[in-house]
Amino acid sequence: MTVTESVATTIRSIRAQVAALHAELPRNGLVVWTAGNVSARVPGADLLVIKPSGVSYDEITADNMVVTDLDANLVDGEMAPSSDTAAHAYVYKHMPHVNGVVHTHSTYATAWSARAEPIPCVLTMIADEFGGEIPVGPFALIGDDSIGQGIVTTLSGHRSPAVLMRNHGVFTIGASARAAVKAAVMCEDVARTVHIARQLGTPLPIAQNDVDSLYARYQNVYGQA
Ligand SMILES: O=C(CO)[C@@H](O)[C@@H](O)COP(=O)(O)O
Repeated sequence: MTVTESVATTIRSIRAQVAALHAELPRNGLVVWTAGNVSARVPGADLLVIKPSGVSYDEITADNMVVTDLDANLVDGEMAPSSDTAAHAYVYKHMPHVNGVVHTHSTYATAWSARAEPIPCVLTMIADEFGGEIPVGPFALIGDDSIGQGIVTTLSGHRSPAVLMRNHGVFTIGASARAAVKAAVMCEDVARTVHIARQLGTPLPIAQNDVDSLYARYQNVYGQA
């Protein structure tokens, strides 16, 4: 596939961004070994940039990032793309507002996925970032677009940028790859806190109108909005 010089320039920038974001996964305790990946959509092109499969995070560079089309076909790169490329590609193809996808097996959130139990909205931080419970998606084998179908089915029309894919782990989406990484970090944090709360007693739900208020504030006012 030939791309315009403008798209080629964009790809170079996204390669660097996605490579740098992979360092956030071990830094935030979200992965062991190579068990996680980050991708970004290439705006203006039906392409994505994703990590090469099985490469250690300290060996990931902008140059070894892999570019594929939205059918997960290799377009540019010396190495095989992530095992989850088809899942990421399916999300980009079917959720046009999504520009970043992350996958981890972070411990506490993955423990919730093993039980196929949604993380209830019992913390203001869950209301802020997820707008309600963090849902569970269906079990799906790895390698084709089955996981992607489960992500899209579960998250379409849902506030949450995170889904706990049953018996597997976390997938998050975002308006940018950085936003998807943030969702993965916050998903693991709240999964751990609610797990601990459950060990000490019964967490109390937050009233829906309060969830709505917290979500609206955080999504529209928080920080330097
Ligand atoms: O869950 C799995 C494999 O079962 C993958 O998501 C994980 O190992 C990461 O694979 P990649 O190194 O991105 O190919």
